[in-house]
Amino acid sequence: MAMNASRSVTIIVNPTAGRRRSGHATRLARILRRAGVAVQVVHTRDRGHATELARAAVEQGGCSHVVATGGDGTVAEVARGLEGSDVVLAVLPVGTANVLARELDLPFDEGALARSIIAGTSTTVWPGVLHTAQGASLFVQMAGVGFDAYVVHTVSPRLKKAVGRAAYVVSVLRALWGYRYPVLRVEVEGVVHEASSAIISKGALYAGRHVLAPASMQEEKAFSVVLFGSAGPWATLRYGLALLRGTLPRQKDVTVLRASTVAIPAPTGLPVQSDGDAHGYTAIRADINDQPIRIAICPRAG
Ligand SMILES: Nc1ncnc2c1ncn2[C@@H]1O[C@H](COP(=O)(O)OP(=O)(O)OP(=O)(O)O)[C@@H](O)[C@H]1O
Repeated sequence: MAMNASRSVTIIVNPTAGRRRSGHATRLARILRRAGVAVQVVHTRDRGHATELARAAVEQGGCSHVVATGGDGTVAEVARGLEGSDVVLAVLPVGTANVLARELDLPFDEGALARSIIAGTSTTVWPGVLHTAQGASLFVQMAGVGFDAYVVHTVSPRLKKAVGRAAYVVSVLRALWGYRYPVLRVEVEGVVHEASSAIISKGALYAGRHVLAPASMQEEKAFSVVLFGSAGPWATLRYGLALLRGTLPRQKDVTVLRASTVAIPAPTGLPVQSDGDAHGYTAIRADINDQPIRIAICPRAG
């Protein structure tokens, strides 16, 4: 038991994330406690609460890890609460898409996650900061404006709970002919581009395991900015098929730029998504946070 006296873990559970709700956090807590780790399990009450709970765990002191039990939205909320501390963020991926967990090849089962917490192995990533009229907040995987943000804003939470990722298919089909595809003004490192949609991505993956950008920027102080040049339902369907086939970054009218500052000042009032959750409206600016976060990863074999 003395071996793990230095580990004290707070497990934050978003009970509304994904569909495989119950049991995961309890199992993780049981494994850790058996290994002599002090564990506290807390549940979120509403949107944003995970940030408060993570901040409280940091302020209490002595906490080595905070576990985000949920999807990418929960991970981002916990990351916001850990900002400025050296507490390691661990992810128990029970959300719908869990893109960050796939991107960083994080453990999906409780036993492997417990081993990584006990071993204390972590990687350093540089999150983005999204500035909107509501203020600044961290994102760990991506932020977007255009078609995908409209889909995120219009997806039915009820359907998402009932059928998981299939809810997005319904929302996409509705949005294809419902969205108006305005031309965005996207300023990448101060240079103006036009696009129908823009995704500012820390990672290479999108909506699960689909390839959005040629490389992950998680460990770099940079984003991949993916600009979609064509507008309308047929172009969007083509982008969707290319995403499924893994050929999206190679489409002639898709541009991927490397940048550390991006602004979308116009048009204003368009929906914005941050880590797969609705996050206000344009105008926006995104840059890299001035501090990294540490994320628990599996110990190397051997
Ligand atoms: N107790 C709660 N009640 C309602 N909403 C909550 C609660 N706790 C957190 N949330 C919100 O739930 C939303 C969805 O969470 P999350 O993104 O983790 O799951 P997901 O959407 O199923 O997974 P993914 O993002 O990987 O697709 C987040 O916006 C978060 O703010």
